[in-house]
Amino acid sequence: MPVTTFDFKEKYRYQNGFGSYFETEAVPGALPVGQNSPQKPPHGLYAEKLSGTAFTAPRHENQQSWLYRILPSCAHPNFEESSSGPFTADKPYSPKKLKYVPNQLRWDPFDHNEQTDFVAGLRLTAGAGDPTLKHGVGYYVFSAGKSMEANSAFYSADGDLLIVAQEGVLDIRTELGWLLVRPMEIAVIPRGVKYQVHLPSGPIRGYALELYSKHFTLPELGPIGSNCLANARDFQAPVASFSEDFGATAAEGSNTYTIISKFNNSLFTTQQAHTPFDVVAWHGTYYPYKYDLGRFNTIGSISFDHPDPSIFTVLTCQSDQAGTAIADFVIFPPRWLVAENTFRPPWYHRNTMSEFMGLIGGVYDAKKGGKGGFMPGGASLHNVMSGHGPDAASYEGARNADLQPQLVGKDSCAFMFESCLMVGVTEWGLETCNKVQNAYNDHSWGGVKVHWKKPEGASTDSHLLK
Ligand SMILES: O=C(O)Cc1cc(O)ccc1O
Ligand SMILES: [Fe+2]
Repeated sequence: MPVTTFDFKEKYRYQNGFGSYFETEAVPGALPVGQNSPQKPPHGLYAEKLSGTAFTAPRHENQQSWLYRILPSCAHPNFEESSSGPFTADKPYSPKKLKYVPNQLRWDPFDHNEQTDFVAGLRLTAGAGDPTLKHGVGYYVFSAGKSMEANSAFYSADGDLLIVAQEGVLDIRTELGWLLVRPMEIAVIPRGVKYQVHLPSGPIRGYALELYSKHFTLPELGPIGSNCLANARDFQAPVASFSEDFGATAAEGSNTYTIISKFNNSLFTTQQAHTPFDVVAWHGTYYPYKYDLGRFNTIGSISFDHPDPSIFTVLTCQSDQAGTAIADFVIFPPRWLVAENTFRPPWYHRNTMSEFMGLIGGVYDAKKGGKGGFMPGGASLHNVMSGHGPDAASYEGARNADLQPQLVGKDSCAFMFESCLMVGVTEWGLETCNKVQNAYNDHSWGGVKVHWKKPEGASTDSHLLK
């Protein structure tokens, strides 16, 4: 039987909202009415539940979806552990190779690797915690030059993957529908959802955060009120789209679809005769989504002083400690600075949280760009309590600036993964990638000047011990 693809991939049509209850059907009548699991679901489909939280999680946190598909996901032979792949223990980017160092780190732009697809091109750079305990984060850079095989699908049992596109376009086919993700857009693929990454316009490069704990939420807005920062209506979930290939080949005894599972940071594969992209309809609260960072409604000071960067939080995953994030995704988009009598760039600081930053494009206002600086496609890490702040030149510039209203970050966007956890860096991140800027600290802060002037007549005795 020829394989038919029902090309309902209305790629540019989405359902809008964050944390909303959505429903979508690619064929009219595919969703059962008034119940989830009829004796015979419409059109001969199977009902399958996909849980993103415990069944009994509180209502406001509960995430579950019902999928109506041609064949259930369980119909496949055993998984076999793969001896290759980006997570294998002998690889320098294995999570088993994390080292914890207090040095400030900065990386030159990471290399493109045109030989790999998205999964093979994932490089764990830093991380914390443990997916078996469902606690922690993995920070990746990725690059790829090939689409994933049309008959393959990947899922991670370890966590939700937040993808930050930096170069090139990711056309992501998920079980629940398609998401087109361009630079300045992000996507979140929840734990367990199968997907395939296509490259419609050539090579891609970007960053990703795998969240082993819970799920992302929108930050509380407190006194800001009911709008601003990332507005719920700007998040986009896919509409149902499916292929029909369910076993013509099975009858001949051959399994043609490869399912790749990331499970405790190892890859496992199995083969099955039917496409995993056979979900004709779905409804629920557990689904992938995308967001255009250009829609972020940035808030800042209109009087004086530089507020905490929490005002730039797009998504957060809160720990059990009030106001403390396991992971915040924070962006620094173009914005107007108008604060008076103020040192406008970020202050010097030491943070109990760890800060991993990347640059999607342009120049970040606290760091020089260009060769040897903080560049698009590069990254930096300021771990727990590692001092950092503007480089000496940026400091002098801002200290002496004429404080007119100023648009900073035009055509630019940096981002930060901020975590209450101390993060380790993989052997690949520290050595093999060969991108660590050895003189980062010295170049940035070696030249900070002494501006101290002892006031004339000030006492020099008891407070100034030699
Ligand atoms: O370190 C950084 O560049 C990120 C950052 C930005 C800011 O505006 C305030 C604090 C902070 O950590
Ligand atoms: Fe910082």
